[in-house]
Amino acid sequence: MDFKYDVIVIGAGHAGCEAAVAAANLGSKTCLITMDMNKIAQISCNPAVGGIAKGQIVREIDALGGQMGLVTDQTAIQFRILNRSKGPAMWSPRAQCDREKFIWAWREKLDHTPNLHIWQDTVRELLVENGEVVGLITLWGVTFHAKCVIMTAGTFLNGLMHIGRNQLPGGRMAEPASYHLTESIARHGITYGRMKTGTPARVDKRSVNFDLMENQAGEIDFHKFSFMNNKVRQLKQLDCWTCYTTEESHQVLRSGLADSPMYNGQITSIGPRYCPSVETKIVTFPDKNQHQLFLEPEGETTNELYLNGFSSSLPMDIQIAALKKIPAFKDLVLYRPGYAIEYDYFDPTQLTHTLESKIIKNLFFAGQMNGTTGYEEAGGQGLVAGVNAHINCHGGQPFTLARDEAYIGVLIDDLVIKGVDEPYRMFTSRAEYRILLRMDDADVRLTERAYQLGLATRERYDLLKTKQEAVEQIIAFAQNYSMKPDLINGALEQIGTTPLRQGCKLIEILNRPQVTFDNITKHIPAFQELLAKATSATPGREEEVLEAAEILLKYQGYIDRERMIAEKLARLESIKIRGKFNYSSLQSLSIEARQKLTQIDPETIAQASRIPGVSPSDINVLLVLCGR
Ligand SMILES: Cc1cc2nc3c(=O)[nH]c(=O)nc-3n(C[C@H](O)[C@H](O)[C@H](O)COP(=O)(O)OP(=O)(O)OC[C@H]3O[C@@H](n4cnc5c(N)ncnc54)[C@H](O)[C@@H]3O)c2cc1C
Ligand SMILES: NC(=O)c1ccc[n+]([C@@H]2O[C@H](COP(=O)([O-])OP(=O)(O)OC[C@H]3O[C@@H](n4cnc5c(N)ncnc54)[C@H](O)[C@@H]3O)[C@@H](O)[C@H]2O)c1
Repeated sequence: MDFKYDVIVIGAGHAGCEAAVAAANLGSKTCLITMDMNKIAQISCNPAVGGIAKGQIVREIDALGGQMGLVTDQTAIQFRILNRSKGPAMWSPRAQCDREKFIWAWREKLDHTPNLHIWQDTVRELLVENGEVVGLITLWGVTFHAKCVIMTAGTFLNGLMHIGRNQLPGGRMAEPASYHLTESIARHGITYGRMKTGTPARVDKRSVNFDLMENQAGEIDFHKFSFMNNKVRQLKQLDCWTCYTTEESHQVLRSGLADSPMYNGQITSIGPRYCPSVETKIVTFPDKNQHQLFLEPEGETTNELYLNGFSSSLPMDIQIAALKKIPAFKDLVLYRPGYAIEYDYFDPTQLTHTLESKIIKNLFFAGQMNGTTGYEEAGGQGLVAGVNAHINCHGGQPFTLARDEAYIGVLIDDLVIKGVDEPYRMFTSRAEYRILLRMDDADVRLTERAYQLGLATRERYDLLKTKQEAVEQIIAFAQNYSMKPDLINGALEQIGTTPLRQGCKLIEILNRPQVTFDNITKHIPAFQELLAKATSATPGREEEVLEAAEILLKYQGYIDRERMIAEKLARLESIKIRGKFNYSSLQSLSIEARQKLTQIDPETIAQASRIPGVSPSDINVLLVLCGR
């Protein structure tokens, strides 16, 4: 058998699913090949989507016309906005999802996407001719031909799982690993390494003493992931619970360290710094006598609970004994123990900003294979790879996102310019323009581009336009409406802010930290009327519009300042240097800069300035050579 496609995606994880839908929706004849069609978009660890900075990525995927936000809204069983105590640039949506329903919601989307086929099989080898990928061969001996191939094999490449001294080959618990594929890529000169990740035990709800835990309910308001006008909280909403480890449980964990694959030399690869195993926590922070744990539901109807904060690859008996030393878990029954997994990843500096390999033409890499960790990071990369694979097949300008445009832009730029030496997780602190990259404005930043590209639908575009018009009306009113002291001072005193001495524009009052739309509107009937009129064109999205307008009114100064800095630096982005220099012959550059610039081959001066090891004086040398 011999099949032909424009784009083939290997692996139906979070990267592969977004990649396949994006390429197919743009019009490429696409095939998604995956090992097990019943585990499409399987959430390997916690069925939680979003969280700090990751939530903004999901909003961006959605604004671009991707699917992760819609699937998350459809299957969320608890929703919260994290970082509420900080400014709106830091607010991050997070949802706990029903694991099984998440899979089937994704499967339904894929099944109903025109131009998209699914093939259940395992890819064994890539076919490469004259430095260009032309297809692949599967374990069942099927040959596929394609103009572009997107690799999204996650943690499956030569995957090896660990629990204590026991080791088992596998790509994820109860799923086989993928062999030969790494070698078939490495044969062409692409380098790879090993990374590690892990997951905690799953607890039977019936065995937990909930009266010894703190209850944490979700939020039921208008917030959700998608900008589409879909329903909020479509499933029954469930609580999470928190408790702490105890000194006694730490003693048990310590007694198992000799058999810990993390500490007995069995695992040598590097794990995620920001999601350490519980054994790493007690070793790294020996003075802390407790660590917080979150117990979170895995589904609407199951008794299985996810024990966030207790990731471990210690022997099973140690995991259980340590947990039983925590009062809430004294009668504990588990469904499955925690485990660690090691897998191959490919150095992402071997990719361009479109996620295409610099070495094998028309071959793209996305997701965990590029050294990232997280469903959201994978989904964002998948979408960008899917769009660019389509463009390679049918023409068009490469699709990339800038650092001041999207967290996905920050992520990909960090990967291809700086590379990774440990699993890369997104944080707000990685973005220098985070005030510009808020969860509320991902649609404003990205939907127009996605619509021009053909990825965002007309409906999505119209939703953006009506929202923008409503927001503009509100801002214009606030800028122009005059406030008289005698009409508003009573209300201002009630709110706890200084009364006016003389008249001013409404915007000046709204800029005060104590004043919110919520507490001032009822005192200004004309404003109240205007808000009702402006939002009448956005039924079902009134609160979303008000929130967006309020953020813009309150933070415009900061936003303008950050935009100005971004535009200044954008000038460096416009100085193209790729192909201009033979770096190894430039003696005025440091040796490290010569090596790094040759290896990364940056497109612009700005990219060169972000390469670790390239100093400001190296950049000055390049600027002088460019005549600046
Ligand atoms: C134990 C564990 C714990 C983790 N903890 C978390 C967590 O809590 N939160 C978090 O954000 N991230 C966590 N991660 C990482 C998270 O799972 C990944 O970041 C995310 O799933 C990556 O998405 P992906 O699309 O790159 O790969 P995956 O989701 O791993 O998907 C890979 C897909 O490729 C398929 N595949 C692989 N090889 C082949 C082949 N040769 N032929 C055909 N199909 C193939 C697989 O069947 C699978 O469908 C964890 C991962 C594991 C394994
Ligand atoms: N093993 C891995 O490769 C890996 C890597 C990164 C993250 N993760 C996992 O990915 C998920 C997201 O990662 P994260 O670190 O951003 O965690 P998160 O989104 O779960 O937590 C973000 C912040 O919120 C807190 N938090 C955790 N659970 C919460 C809840 N139910 N309600 C309110 N606040 C909560 C945490 O203490 C943390 O400060 C987590 O489940 C984590 O275990 C795994």
